Amino acid sequence: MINFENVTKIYQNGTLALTNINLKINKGDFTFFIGQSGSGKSTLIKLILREEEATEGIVSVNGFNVSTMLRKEIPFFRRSIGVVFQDFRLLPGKTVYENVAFAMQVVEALPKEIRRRVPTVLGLVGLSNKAKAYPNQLSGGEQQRVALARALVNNPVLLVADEPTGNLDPETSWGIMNLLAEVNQMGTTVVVATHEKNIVDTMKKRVIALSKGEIIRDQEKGQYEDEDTNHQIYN
Ligand SMILES: Nc1ncnc2c1ncn2[C@@H]1O[C@H](COP(=O)(O)OP(=O)(O)OP(=O)(O)O)[C@@H](O)[C@H]1O
Repeated sequence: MINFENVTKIYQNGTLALTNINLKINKGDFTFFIGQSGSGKSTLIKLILREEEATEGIVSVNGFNVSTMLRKEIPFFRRSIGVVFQDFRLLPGKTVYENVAFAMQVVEALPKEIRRRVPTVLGLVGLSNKAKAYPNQLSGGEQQRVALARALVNNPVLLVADEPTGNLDPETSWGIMNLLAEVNQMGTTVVVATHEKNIVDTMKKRVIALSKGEIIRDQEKGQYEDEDTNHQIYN
């Protein structure tokens, strides 16, 4: 589903953000990216979404060669990917229903299909009773569930979340992570960048740890900290 071959990213100001990354994530996997602030997690995600371009190497995602993709091909590519951010990014002037429906309108789904699908997805994230509310009438956890519904409404093959629980309390964070796990069990490949030690340790998913732009650990059923050295090197 995701393949990085010898990928290096140097930003325009000369910052070396990722060095020689080799990475393979299979269809149906659930993977955490962890690492200190500045270690390169968001850059990795931006390369997956083609929000940034690799300086060297090959990035492929869902059968697309993201490195060589033309600008005009990007919107079509992104339709197959759902994205969730730390800061929700909802449209404040639209209701919950409209926020989710909008994602389908953008891809020119039929109105009938939108009327069928939006309530289903709102039900999945437990927000059927909030369809008419506006984002500022919701708690942070509810707003993130709307963002998740929006990310899922077009049935993405890949869901990418960059610190999706960064602004939420622990209990609410668990609600979001459990939803991500459910979505994964239904077949969607899930990638999550996070600082949540408890959640990573409990969920026992694949853990890819970054430090200074390099992968320093890649573990199936991994932990937040490296058990071999027991160093608390991540925050
Ligand atoms: N647009 C940019 N231009 C220049 N340098 C950048 C840019 N974005 C990120 N960087 C730098 O690239 C490195 C990796 O940053 P990145 O945001 O990927 O880290 P991160 O692990 O996601 O951090 P955090 O956990 O704080 O979000 C850092 O040194 C950062 O300062």
